[in-house]
Amino acid sequence: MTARPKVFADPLRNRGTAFTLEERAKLGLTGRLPAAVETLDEQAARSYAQLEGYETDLEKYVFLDSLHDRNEVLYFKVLGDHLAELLPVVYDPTVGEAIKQWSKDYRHSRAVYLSIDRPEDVRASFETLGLGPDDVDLIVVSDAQEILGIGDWGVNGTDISIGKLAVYTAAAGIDPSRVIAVNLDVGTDNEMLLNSPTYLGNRHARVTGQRYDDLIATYLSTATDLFPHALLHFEDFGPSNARRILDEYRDKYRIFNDDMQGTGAIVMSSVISGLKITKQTFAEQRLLVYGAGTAGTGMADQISAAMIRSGASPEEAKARVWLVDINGLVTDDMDGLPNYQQAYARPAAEVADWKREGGKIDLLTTIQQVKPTILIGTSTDHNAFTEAVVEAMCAGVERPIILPLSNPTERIEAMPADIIPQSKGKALVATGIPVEPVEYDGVSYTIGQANNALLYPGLGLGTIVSGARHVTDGMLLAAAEAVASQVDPTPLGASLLPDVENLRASSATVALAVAKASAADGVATKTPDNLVQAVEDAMWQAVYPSAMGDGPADDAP
Ligand SMILES: NC(=O)c1ccc[n+]([C@@H]2O[C@H](COP(=O)([O-])OP(=O)(O)OC[C@H]3O[C@@H](n4cnc5c(N)ncnc54)[C@H](O)[C@@H]3O)[C@@H](O)[C@H]2O)c1
Ligand SMILES: O=C(O)C[C@H](O)C(=O)O
Ligand SMILES: [Mg+2]
Repeated sequence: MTARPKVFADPLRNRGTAFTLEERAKLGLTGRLPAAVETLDEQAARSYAQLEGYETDLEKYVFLDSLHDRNEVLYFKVLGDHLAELLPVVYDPTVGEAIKQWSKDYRHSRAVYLSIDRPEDVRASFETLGLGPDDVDLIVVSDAQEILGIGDWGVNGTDISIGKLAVYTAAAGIDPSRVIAVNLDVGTDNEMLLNSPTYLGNRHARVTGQRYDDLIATYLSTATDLFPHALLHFEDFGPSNARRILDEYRDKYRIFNDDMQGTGAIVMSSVISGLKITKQTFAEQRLLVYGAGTAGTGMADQISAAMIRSGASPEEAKARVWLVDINGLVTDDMDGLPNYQQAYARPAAEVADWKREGGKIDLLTTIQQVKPTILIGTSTDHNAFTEAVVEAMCAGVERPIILPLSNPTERIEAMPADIIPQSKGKALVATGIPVEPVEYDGVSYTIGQANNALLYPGLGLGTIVSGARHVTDGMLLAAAEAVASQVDPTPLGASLLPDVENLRASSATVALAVAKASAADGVATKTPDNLVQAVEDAMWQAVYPSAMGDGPADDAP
C-alpha cells in the first residue's frame, strides 16, 4: 500500500475532488483521485445528500465531524448553506449527546489537551501547533465541569470547544485556520466516566484549590504570551470558577466568559425586545431568576446594570431581583451562600411570613408574592415552569417575559408549546434550544432562540477586528442592542430575536456595534477608517482560496 498524500490529511488545505489537474500534478496527487474535477457546490450537494441519508442527529453529527476533519472549506460550505437546519446538529442540543459518547466513539483529535498532571507541558502543547504570534485570533477553552445542563464530562467535553468554534466560523466568519480548541483536563467527578474502561481523560477526581488556580494562571499567561492577539473564550466552567476567573482576570487579559457574559447579553436582547411590547423601562422590571448559577447570575448582573442605567439606584436595582435556587428563595440568613448569590440575597425579615414547603420558599410562592415581569430559567430543572407557574406569572402582569433557557432539550424548564396556550398567548417567550413556532388561537408564535450562539460570534468578530484589549461591559451591551435592533417584536406572535437563518448578517451587525463600542471604551488597538469594510473583509468565506486567485501552497505528497 502506498502512502496517503499528506495534503489529504490536512483539512485546511484538502479539496478532494475539487483539486484541478494542475493542482493534482503540483501536489503529487496525479492518479490519486477519480477523474471528475468538481466545484465546491457540487461537492457540497453530494455531502448534503449523504447527510440526509442518516436518520438520527447524532449520526449526522458524526458524519459532519468527519467531513470537518477531511475538508474544512467543504464542511463550512455545507454548514453555512443549511445553517438553521444544521446548527442543532453540530451544536446544541446534539453536541450534548456526542459529548456523552465521546471517549467511547473517539475518532481523532483536533484540540489541545492541557493536563493538570503535566502543567510543565502547557507551553509545548501550544508550540506543537507551529503557529506564530500573529497566527491566532481565538481560543475556546473548557474544563467541562458544567457542560450545557448535563454536568461534568471531563475530557469528553472537548467537543463543546470545537462546537463553539464551528459556530464562530459559520456565523461570523472567524477564520478556522486561526482558532484553537482547548480542553483543560483537571480530572472529573463523573463516577460513570471514571469507571468506564473507554474513558480517555485523567482518571482522578477534579483537582481544585491552588493546583487548579495555577493551571488557569499558566494557561492564561502562556496563551497570551504565545498568541498576544487571541481572544480567550471560557466555556462551561463550574459556577464558582467561572465567576472567579472572570473577576480576577478580565482587566488583565482579553477574556470572555460565554455562559455569564454571552448568555447575559442575549437575554438582554430578549428583554430589550420584550420591553418594546410592554412599553416599560428596565427600571420598572422585577426579575426572578430560577437556577442561580453561572448563567442565571450573569443575567441578573446585566439586567440589574440596565436598571441602574435606566434610572434606578444600585439599591433599588438589587431590590428588584429575586433568585430561587435548589433551596428555594435565596435569603440572607442562608448558610454557605456562594458570593454570586449573596449579592442578591433577600433580607430574611422581608419574607418571614411567606409560605414555606419543607422550610423552603418555592418558585410558585415567590411568583405570587413578587409578581415578576421577567422569569428566567437556568436551573436544568426540567418542567419546573408548570401550568400553575405560567398562570401565576400571567396573574401578576399583563405580558410576562418567560425565558426557559436550560439546555439541552431534556433540561428545559417548559416548552413554548405549553407556555403559549397556558398564558393565552400573553407570555413573551424565548428558549435556549431551537423550537418550532407554536400555533395558538389562529396566530403563529415564532419563538426566538435566546442562545448565546446568536451573540458571541459577532462579539468575537468585533473584538478581533478592533483588536480590543478587553471585552468591556459597553461592548456586551452594544452586542445585545445590535441583536435586538434586527427585529420588530411588536406584531402579535413575532419573535423577540432575529432568525438563526440570518445569523451571518446579524453577526456582522453585532461585530460592527462591538468594534465601535470598543473604540468608545478606549480598549481598541485598531481603528480602521472604514469599519464596515473592515468587518466584511475580516469574515472568512467557505471558498477554495484559488477561487480568490491564490493557489494551494507547494507540498510534497
Ligand atoms: N441559552 C443559553 O444561551 C444558555 C447559556 C448558558 C447556560 N444555559 C443553560 O442554563 C443552565 C444552567 O447553566 P449554568 O452554566 O448556569 O449551570 P450552573 O450549574 O452554574 O447553574 C445551575 C444552577 O441551578 C441550580 N439548580 C439545580 N437544580 C435546581 C432546582 N431543581 N431548582 C432550582 N435551582 C436548581 C443549581 O444549584 C445552580 O445554582 C444549563 O441548562 C445551561 O445549558 C443556557
Ligand atoms: O452552548 C449552548 O447552547 C449555550 C450555553 O453556552 C450553554 O452552556 O448551554
Ligand atoms: Mg455554555
